[in-house]
Amino acid sequence: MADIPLGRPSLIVDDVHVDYRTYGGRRLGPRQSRLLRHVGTVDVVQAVRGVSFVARHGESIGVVGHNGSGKSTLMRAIAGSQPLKSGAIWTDGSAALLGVNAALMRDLSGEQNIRLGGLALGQTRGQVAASYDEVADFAGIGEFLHLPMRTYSAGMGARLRFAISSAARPDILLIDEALATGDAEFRRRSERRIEEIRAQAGTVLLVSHQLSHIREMCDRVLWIHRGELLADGPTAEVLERYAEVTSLPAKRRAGA
Ligand SMILES: Nc1ncnc2c1ncn2[C@@H]1O[C@H](COP(=O)(O)OP(=O)(O)OP(=O)(O)O)[C@@H](O)[C@H]1O
Repeated sequence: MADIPLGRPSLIVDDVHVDYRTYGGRRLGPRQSRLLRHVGTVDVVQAVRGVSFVARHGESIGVVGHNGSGKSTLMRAIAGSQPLKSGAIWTDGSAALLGVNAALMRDLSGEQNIRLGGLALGQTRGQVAASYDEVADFAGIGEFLHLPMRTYSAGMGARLRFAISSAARPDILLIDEALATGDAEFRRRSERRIEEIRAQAGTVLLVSHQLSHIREMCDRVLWIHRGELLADGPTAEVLERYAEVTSLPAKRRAGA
């Protein structure tokens, strides 16, 4: 990991709360169901609860936490695709979210998705055309580029998504587990691309359950637990505490 001097703040997350509302789906007792059968119920999931932190240009930050702790929700909120219940997020420049479910069109070819994806990330037609060959090369999926994305393996889809999102050279690149499906060679190239973005004073946030990726690529780690920011500090320090807790049996872990 290159030693890149940190610049001014690129991202400020201030006391952010995100709720989801889900409707219906609860099994009711016989008396209730007679009354409420067609009414349904509302459940509120408090996915992110009062998270605050500041990221700087040139910083690479890992985000860890158990399944369902709120990491992806926080990334979507930073990318602007998830409404906040309260709090505020400020970004200096553009933020692009590269997730396993990034919004590419399954029925369109990889080639068409490169063009659409670039436009969706705010590039002009000229910029999309200029970076087309670079994206195609980086994805490295050969002839498959001309076939619909639904014919791709998970790894091929991940390669194309990474190539599209990182070619747009966003100021803030949010990566949600997208590297997990690539092979070792692709991961090395992705790591180099991430370093390039940081070197151009971009900020990278990397959500991963693969602590080795975080250790290799990040100098700071946020630990999200049940929607709250439990720790924010140097990678080695936070991962040591996180590893201690994750190696405990689930019962003792409950209060972490
Ligand atoms: N669209 C949704 N509607 C309702 N609840 C949701 C929705 N998306 C996520 N949740 C809930 O919000 C909480 C946080 O989910 P989120 O996907 O952000 O966690 P995560 O830390 O990214 O999990 P994982 O590591 O498993 O990917 C969970 O309780 C999840 O069930």
